[in-house]
Amino acid sequence: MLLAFDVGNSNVKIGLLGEDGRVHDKMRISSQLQRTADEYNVFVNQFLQQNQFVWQDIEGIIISSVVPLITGELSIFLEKHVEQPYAILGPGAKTGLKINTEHPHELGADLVANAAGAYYLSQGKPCIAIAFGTATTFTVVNSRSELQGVAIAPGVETALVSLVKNTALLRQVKLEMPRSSIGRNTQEAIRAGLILGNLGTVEYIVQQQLRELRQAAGDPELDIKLYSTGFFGKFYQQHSHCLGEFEEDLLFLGLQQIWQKNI
Ligand SMILES: Nc1ncnc2c1ncn2[C@@H]1O[C@H](COP(=O)(O)OP(=O)(O)O)[C@@H](O)[C@H]1O
Ligand SMILES: CC(C)(COP(=O)(O)O)[C@@H](O)C(=O)NCCC(=O)O
Repeated sequence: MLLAFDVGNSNVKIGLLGEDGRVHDKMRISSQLQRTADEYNVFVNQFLQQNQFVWQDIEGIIISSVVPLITGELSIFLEKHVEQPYAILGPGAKTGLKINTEHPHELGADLVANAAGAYYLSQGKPCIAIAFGTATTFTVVNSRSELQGVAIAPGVETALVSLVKNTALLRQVKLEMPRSSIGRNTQEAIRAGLILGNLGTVEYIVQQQLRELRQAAGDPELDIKLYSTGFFGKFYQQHSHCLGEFEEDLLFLGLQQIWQKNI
């Protein structure tokens, strides 16, 4: 069993992954910067106990993090309390993909893991991993097995928080599909702008990326697989025909693949 951490800007997802990459169980805690190594120790031990595992059942630990302060505390926790080997996904790790961006060291580990998961599921075909988290990200693997690049947009809730913060009269709304694109009260007006606007943005970016990938490959029919993931992934995938399959555990699947390539 592999213990995997996906440290995002809003949540830390902790997963127990079987040899086949399947997620045995997972937990989600908020990404609070003040959490200490000892607190992570309590959380993880409780999580293992709930699943009737002991540390001897864990062959290793892998971390994808885009929050350096949390990476630091997790490293202290692992150094202090855990004997099993651990790896922090970063530059130099074998991923099965060539990172062909201009500054590979600045690429978020979550994007690399999502791309590795998508590439595994697509069985080596070009693919796009669309992750709906704090940010909405579109990570592209081209037909030369290169992680070619990414588009980063504000996540839907991040956009809402910013909208509310920068206006006097607007308040938080529940994020659900509006009844119409013509909102007839403030809440519905915000939903119309935010949810439909976000859907339009996402579909436009995907269409552009598909077009550019096909143009570069000189093949207008090039088969490109799409995978959606992240907290809002299911919601958007249900309301669009162009977001591919929803894969809740895409990032964990990528981490499993990366772990196997590096042991
Ligand atoms: N339990 C929840 N209820 C409502 N919104 C949530 C919940 N968990 C996450 N979110 C929202 O989803 C987004 C984060 O999604 P997540 O997939 O956890 O991304 P990240 O990897 O960026 O932490 C944030 O905008 C957050 O507010
Ligand atoms: C784009 C991100 C903010 C996404 O974070 P998330 O929504 O998963 O919390 C993160 O991958 C990041 O900080 N990346 C660094 C910049 C880059 O990848 O180019």
